Amino acid sequence: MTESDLPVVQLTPGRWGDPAQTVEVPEAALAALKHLGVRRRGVVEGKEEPGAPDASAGAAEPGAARAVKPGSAREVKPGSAREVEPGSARAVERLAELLGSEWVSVDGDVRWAHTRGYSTPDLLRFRAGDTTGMPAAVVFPGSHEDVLAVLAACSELGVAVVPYAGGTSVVGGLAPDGEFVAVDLRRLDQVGELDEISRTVRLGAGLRGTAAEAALKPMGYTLGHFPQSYEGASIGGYAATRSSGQSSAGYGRFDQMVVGMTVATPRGTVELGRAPMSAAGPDLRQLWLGSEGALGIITSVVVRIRPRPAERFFEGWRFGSFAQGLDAIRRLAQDGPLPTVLRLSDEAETAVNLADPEVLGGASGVQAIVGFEGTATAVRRAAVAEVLADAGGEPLGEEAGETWRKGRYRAPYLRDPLLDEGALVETLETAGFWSKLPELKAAVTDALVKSLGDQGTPPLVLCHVSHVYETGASLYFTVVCAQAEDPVAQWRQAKTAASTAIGAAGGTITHHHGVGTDHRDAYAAEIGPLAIESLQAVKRVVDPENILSPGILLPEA
Ligand SMILES: Cc1cc2nc3c(=O)[nH]c(=O)nc-3n(C[C@H](O)[C@H](O)[C@H](O)COP(=O)(O)OP(=O)(O)OC[C@H]3O[C@@H](n4cnc5c(N)ncnc54)[C@H](O)[C@@H]3O)c2cc1C
Repeated sequence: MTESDLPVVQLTPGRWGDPAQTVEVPEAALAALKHLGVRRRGVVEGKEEPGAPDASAGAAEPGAARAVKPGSAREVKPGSAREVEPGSARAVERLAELLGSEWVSVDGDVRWAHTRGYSTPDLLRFRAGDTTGMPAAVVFPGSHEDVLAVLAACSELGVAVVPYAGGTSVVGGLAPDGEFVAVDLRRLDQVGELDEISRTVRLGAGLRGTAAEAALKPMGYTLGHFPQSYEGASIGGYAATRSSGQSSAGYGRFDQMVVGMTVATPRGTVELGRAPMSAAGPDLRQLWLGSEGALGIITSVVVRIRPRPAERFFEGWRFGSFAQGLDAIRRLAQDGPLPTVLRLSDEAETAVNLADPEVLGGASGVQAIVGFEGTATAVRRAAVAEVLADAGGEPLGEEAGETWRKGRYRAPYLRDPLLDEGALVETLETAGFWSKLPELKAAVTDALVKSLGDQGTPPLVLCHVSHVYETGASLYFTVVCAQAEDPVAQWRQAKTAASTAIGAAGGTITHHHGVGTDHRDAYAAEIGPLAIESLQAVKRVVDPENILSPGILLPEA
């Protein structure tokens, strides 16, 4: 089974993944959680705490503190907890005239399903019935012209809009400051004509990643873009956040795949990408890629595609330490050859993720995953093996690689059951130059350990590298600890400490999750006031009434 065989599923709001699949926390993990002091909320030594929220209660009134029965999140009905404001009510009327009333919804369930995204704080707020970040209405435009009409009308009425693609943002990218209308792009799901000679195709912004692969498969092509949110995210979201998938070493980041795009703004259309490369001024595609809705709504992109791989081979390698493994993958990134997937776990992640310690031959150390797709994989494999062995690596064989490949989308499914168990689980990512990477990793780990330790919830911090470049790489951290009384505030404190450490150690605030509202201040500090003012100036031109995702990506001018 490959990615293009995965079904297009409707995610359950507030709970990750295909609702048809259930995941249970392994017994060994439950035992390990106890060492971190994790216990189900409201349970003291096997007894329910008096007055504790009933974890099996299911739907509750919005705003009321309650836990949601696993799998029941879909039933939560916040109804009209927040009445639609008069400004938005006028917009709803106008938008219904423009699109037809069936494409404009103020239904409580629909608005609730478009409330925030899938970060851990988002899931916790969802469980608590917190309606902040809930849109006043949701519109479903069916064409680029519809989007232009929506933006023009909202601009005239001064009503904020936020584009919604797959809804998998983990950085607060769907919850702007104040009242807003969500623009759900799911009807923009066209697969345009294939240019087989240039190997490009136009894809609608609302097309899900899984649907894009399913459409390209019979034509013999693939995008090769497989983020861990692949089951939920859409083409427009990939472009708007400069997403990076697990095969980035072979296929590149999503922003490297986009060769053209059509953008709707309140002032009209921007069409970019007349040629693959150009010296005609700055590359404005890069201005809209990563703009997270603040500069317009991308309605379609033209992407580079590749032939579906004839062969696939994944294997594991062992290194004595993370430092040794880092040196090995740097050699591949700098001098080649590069495999399609290149991933290195640190000691902690290797220990936790390997169900079978025998995979490492009973030895300690760290595991790397190396994957090859395409043709003549045996030749590339042999050349990569030579470099890795020379750097001190030992091959672990195909089973370790296949285990990772088959389980690559499973990890996020564990987060909700872990939250049910009373654990706080969240991830964060950064990137830096090779020379700074060890220092960056240590600084972020120390900051998380100190912040959460000081709060009485010592964490386990796991880290891996999964995106490499000639000059540096990304670092991806997973944090697990016991939930404190207010887990949202608990994580906010830890995340602030980690963000400060990233800034001080010379890393970027995000390698692929984007900025949203969560990283807005750190992003402003990272690029400086003049760069922020330059972006705000562009925003004023395309969005004079400041209706596009206010407060997302950019601070208000
Ligand atoms: C479990 C999990 C795993 C993840 N793994 C990865 C990973 O491996 N790699 C990775 O890169 N990311 C990952 N993410 C983050 C997220 O999936 C990506 O940011 C993804 O690109 C978002 O796509 P989406 O379609 O869900 O966008 P949405 O969440 O709908 O939108 C994201 C942002 O872009 C804006 N936006 C959406 N569509 C448009 C448009 N057409 N025009 C302009 N602005 C728009 C939105 O307003 C929002 O600010 C993960 C998230 C989760 C929950």
